[in-house]
Amino acid sequence: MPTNRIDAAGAVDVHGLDAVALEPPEVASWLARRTSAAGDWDPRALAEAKGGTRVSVVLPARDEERTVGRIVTTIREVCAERLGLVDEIVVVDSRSTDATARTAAAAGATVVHQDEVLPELGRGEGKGEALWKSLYATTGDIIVFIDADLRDFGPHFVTGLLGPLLTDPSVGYVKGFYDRPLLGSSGERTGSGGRVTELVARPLLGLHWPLLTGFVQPLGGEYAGRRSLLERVPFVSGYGVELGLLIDLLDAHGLDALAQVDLGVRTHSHQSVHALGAMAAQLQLTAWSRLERGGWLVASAAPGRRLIQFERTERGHVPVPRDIALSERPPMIGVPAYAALARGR
Ligand SMILES: O=c1ccn([C@@H]2O[C@H](COP(=O)(O)OP(=O)(O)O)[C@@H](O)[C@H]2O)c(=O)[nH]1
Ligand SMILES: O=C(O)[C@@H](COP(=O)(O)O)O[C@H]1O[C@H](CO)[C@@H](O)[C@H](O)[C@H]1O
Repeated sequence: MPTNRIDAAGAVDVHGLDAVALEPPEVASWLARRTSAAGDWDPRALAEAKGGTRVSVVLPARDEERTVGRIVTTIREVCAERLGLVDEIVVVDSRSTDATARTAAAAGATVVHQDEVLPELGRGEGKGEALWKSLYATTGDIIVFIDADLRDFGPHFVTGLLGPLLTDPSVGYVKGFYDRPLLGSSGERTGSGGRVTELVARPLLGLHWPLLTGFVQPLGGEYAGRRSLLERVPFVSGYGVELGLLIDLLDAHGLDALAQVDLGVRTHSHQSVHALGAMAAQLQLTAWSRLERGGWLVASAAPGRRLIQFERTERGHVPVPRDIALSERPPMIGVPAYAALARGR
């Protein structure tokens, strides 16, 4: 892990991050120890360090035909074929209605359909379901998760995330972080993205999980972890998965098992504010479930399952209900079919 500058005042300047303002104190020291940048990790040195460790890259994809092919091609040609850092690329087709599956396969990915993986366990919902099922559909000791809607993906996303995991056995989970410009309809930069991060996730972490406040992008969709950790935590359905994983991995392994890597800039397809409203509700339900599970919250009633939003029609504003109920999949290690598969590995 590269060292970071600490000036005379004790301020830790980690890639421009001033950690002195962070509380509690262990967050500042964590940030100094566990923050790096993609450029700190030499891909050829990583290939040496990789040895017999298998690496899978997973892309959860729902209707991403426009971007999934280029991302898969870049990972295959550079990270797998040229650098020898990636052993398999799996796209989880998450009920796409477009040519996502065909495009991903043509680019060289193995494509699995979300509802065809462990079908006997029923149909779960959303991104969290796609990621949980990817544990069954992959063979890597390390799994790298990359969103399939990225507009400016580069191989450094994968090499940067692998850096800490291939060189430090005490690191179990690595989150990417980046600048997140908001793109307008013609791809122009119109402001700051990460809207749910700034309006919901960061406040929740500041209020209830201050140890996680050093993560620059707690909801970022690019991250990597050791299978041995990921198979032993639950996966929240829908968009609660990133927040749930961060909280549960902190609880299970402590802050020092987690790390973050600066990947530069990330631009992606944006959802509507209404869709992000549902995402925000799912994050709040995820936080509620962890607060209740941890004994911080004693609920006298269960939270609601519906979000009412409004749309203007010729008849005026009409209420539009949206189901925001969350579920979660249990740790994959407890699934008999998975355990049998793991024995066979
Ligand atoms: O039910 C879903 C919803 C999303 N995704 C994928 O998860 C990633 C992140 O989702 P999205 O872009 O909708 O989230 P945002 O980045 O807008 O928060 C993308 O690759 C989506 O295609 C998925 O596989 N299944
Ligand atoms: O960070 C965020 O606020 C949201 C929305 O981002 P934008 O406001 O559309 O840039 O995007 C992230 O959150 C999702 C829920 O955790 C993740 O699944 C996405 O991968 C991530 O892009």
